[in-house]
Amino acid sequence: MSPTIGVKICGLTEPAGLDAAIAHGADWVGFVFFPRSPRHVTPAQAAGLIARVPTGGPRRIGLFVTPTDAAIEAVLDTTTLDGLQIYAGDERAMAIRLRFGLPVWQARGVAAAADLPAASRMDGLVIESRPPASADRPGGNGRAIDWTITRGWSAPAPWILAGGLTPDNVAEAVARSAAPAVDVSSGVESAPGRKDPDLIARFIRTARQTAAQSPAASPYQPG
Ligand SMILES: O=C(O)c1ccccc1NCC(=O)[C@H](O)[C@H](O)COP(=O)(O)O
Repeated sequence: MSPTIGVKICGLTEPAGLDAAIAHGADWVGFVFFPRSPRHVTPAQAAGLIARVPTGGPRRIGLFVTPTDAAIEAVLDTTTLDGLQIYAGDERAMAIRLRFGLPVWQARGVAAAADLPAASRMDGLVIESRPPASADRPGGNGRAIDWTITRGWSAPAPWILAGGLTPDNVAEAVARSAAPAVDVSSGVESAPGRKDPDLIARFIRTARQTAAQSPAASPYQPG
């Protein structure tokens, strides 16, 4: 049986998009706790959405940018997450891992093969384009990396390809990058922050039809 491609739908803000991700078998659904994002949700809003995720459904990932412990606590006091996607350096990401006991995916912005990490203590890595210094947020920008740079990379942790993916390019991205899993936000939206259920369905269907090009380990599934 050919290995499947893991799929994360990130930046969910409304029931329709979340329900489509669930119905079409996304492995992970992401919720953005970053006020400058058009996909920002409050802990209470996230709790209302996460209540729709059935047992055995996609893993629930909370996304934080250089967060304080209090910011993460405010979310975990309100709802349940299966993992944390963290935009922060190694030491802070590891401290969060130890403090909260949840799997941590560290986001890593890369511009060239030399930027790909050779070692990592994280549970997973989100590999995406390094934003320009002027960017008002580190992710969710629709910016793709050169997908060839990850082919042949000996990843030190389970990893997921993110950035600029769409239903129309995800097959090519997987074929060229040998990514075992993919992550999308703006590429399945009709407007910033408005997920399109049909685009979500097509993205997942297309990704699933694309057998992984490398004997990659099964995509990371938070415990
Ligand atoms: O989605 C956001 O608005 C966002 C804001 C701040 C930090 C990270 C953010 N998204 C993180 C993700 O995991 C996105 O899915 C990833 O960056 C890919 O985004 P896109 O290029 O829009 O598919």
